[in-house]
Amino acid sequence: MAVQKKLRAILTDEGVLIKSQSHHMFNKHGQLRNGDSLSLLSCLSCLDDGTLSSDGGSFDEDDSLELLPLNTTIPFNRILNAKRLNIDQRRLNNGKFSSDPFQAENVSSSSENDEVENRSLGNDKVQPQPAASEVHSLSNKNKWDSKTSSIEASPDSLHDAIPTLGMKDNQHLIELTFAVPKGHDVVPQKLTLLIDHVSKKSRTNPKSELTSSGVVEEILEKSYENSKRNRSILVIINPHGGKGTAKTLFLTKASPILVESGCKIEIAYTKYARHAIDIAKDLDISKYDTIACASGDGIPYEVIIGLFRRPDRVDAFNKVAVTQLPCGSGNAMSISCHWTNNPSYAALCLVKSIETRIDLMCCSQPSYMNEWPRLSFLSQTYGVIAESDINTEFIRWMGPIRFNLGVAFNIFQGRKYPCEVFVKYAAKSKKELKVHFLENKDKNKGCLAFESNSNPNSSSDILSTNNNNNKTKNELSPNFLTGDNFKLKYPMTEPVPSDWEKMDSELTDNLTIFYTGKMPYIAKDTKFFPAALPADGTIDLVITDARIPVTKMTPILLSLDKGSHVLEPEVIHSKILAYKIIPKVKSGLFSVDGEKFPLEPLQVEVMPMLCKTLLRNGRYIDTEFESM
Ligand SMILES: Nc1ncnc2c1ncn2[C@@H]1O[C@H](COP(=O)(O)OP(=O)(O)OP(=O)(O)O)[C@@H](O)[C@H]1O
Repeated sequence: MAVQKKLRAILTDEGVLIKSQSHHMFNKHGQLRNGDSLSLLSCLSCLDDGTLSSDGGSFDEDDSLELLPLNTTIPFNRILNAKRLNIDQRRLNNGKFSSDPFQAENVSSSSENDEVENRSLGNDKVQPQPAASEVHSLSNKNKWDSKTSSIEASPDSLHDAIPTLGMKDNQHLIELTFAVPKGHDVVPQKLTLLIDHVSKKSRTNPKSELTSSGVVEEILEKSYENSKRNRSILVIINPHGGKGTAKTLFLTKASPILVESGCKIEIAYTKYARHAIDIAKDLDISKYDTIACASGDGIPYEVIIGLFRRPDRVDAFNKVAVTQLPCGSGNAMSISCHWTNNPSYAALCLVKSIETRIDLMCCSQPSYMNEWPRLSFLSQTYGVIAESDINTEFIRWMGPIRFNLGVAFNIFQGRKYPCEVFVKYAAKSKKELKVHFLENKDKNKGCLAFESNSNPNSSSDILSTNNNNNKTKNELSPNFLTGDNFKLKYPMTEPVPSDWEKMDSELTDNLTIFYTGKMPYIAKDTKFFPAALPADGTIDLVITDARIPVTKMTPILLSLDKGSHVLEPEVIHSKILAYKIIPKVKSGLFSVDGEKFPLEPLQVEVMPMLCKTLLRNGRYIDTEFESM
């Protein structure tokens, strides 16, 4: 089959612009027609990105891939990798070809990075998967080479290619890998392009030429602006997570995106409950910059606890980012941080994300505080929701709806959970809270900027030094942790400080919901903390009591998906720094990040910017709280 003549492209500020005349090349499912090479490209510029819609509902998708307009751009935020394809120019110009004139060469990531590694932990090895519908511009005789993640062109295709290509000095044959939507997911796709390079440099100085490696580097720099390339990831899979589908979800949906992006991956499977604590506690942290939990929210909770129990916890929290690939039943971390509940889109967000420090919360209760206080990244709750979260486990088969049913059942039964609550406020009234939110929402305090990291190991957190006492730039950053960051301000062993307020006992004796949290979503359709911010140094508090009539409680519960429940006058909504809650009931529990905690006094304080995680655009998902 003849090579397509029109696969030429140029770099623009937005991405790689295909200067092709071809259209109608793909069928509705994104598969090539007649070996044509451009797929879905026009959709990329207006790409639906798997982000939850603002109401937290289903994913958008655009399956209408026909009628591609001309001059489409592959945006940099979709580009996973670029490699130059070596052609011996002289031989090309002389019209002679070797039998193997093409060699894929990855400038950004060594070929060993293209393989998923399996060095320890007795884990599975994952081979890079060819993209679902691979595309190559030269010929359908070309073969996928899983070792180099490249496409090998057959000599025949070169005969076809060369007269067409007729490469000039400023033209470069580049294999581009980028993410395209397919059904509900996003999958890697490859395309070989002849790029006419007009770099910014050569625009001002037409004589300055870039090599092919330079072109690849320019593409990769723009594709990974503010993000770290070639992450070294430990993926922890809870094989029981998400009704037993976590492993399959990871391998089929997330892994291809990570592998094609040049990430180095090792996999550990949890073999028993709480195994992830031990894995994080005993990990060789020098080997990884990221721990990705292919699970629900239970595994990131355990990983954070495990890191905290290490003697070198300061180094561990400085080095490793903890993130989630949503493969469990409760994926609040991914929805809040990657803005999606879909593992393939979350993987794309992971590779494109901005490393950010987020606040954690430290929980103390008498039965464990002398041993290890517990860190919590998501929430603590007491009352109706705690009971519904934990005590509906026996109806797990119902899925997330079991939780809503449990809440409604307990509320309409008029159940109360008397307690005493002491609070250190940061913004007590709803008006003060709004001011706090508006002042802090754009500060991006915890964002850790990356310098251009052409060398995979040269990210600012590892190497970039300046002359100030030979400290790394990161060490000089206010975001660098020291032992002081782990010290409690308010140990539970001391009396409640005098500047904490005791909440009105009329309210707390009638309490139904006590809920504190740090992330906006606590479940897929539950935007419980719409004003939560990653690193504002506060915890969001929401309280309701049984004096609210059922007629008012119903609309409150029904607005949890939109997050507007916090606006209801009957609902208490504050920003706080710390609290102590003393339950007065005889039986019951706390739920911390979805885990069962004992019914004992609980004291919690915010631990500012303790945990490195990965946030899309350095922010939590937009909750639209501002315009509520
Ligand atoms: N091999 C295992 N056997 C038993 N329990 C396990 C195993 N691996 C992990 N677990 C436990 O499973 C729990 C839930 O993990 P995870 O959050 O990943 O799943 P999930 O599908 O979201 O479920 P849940 O809704 O219960 O949170 C954790 O408490 C963890 O300790």
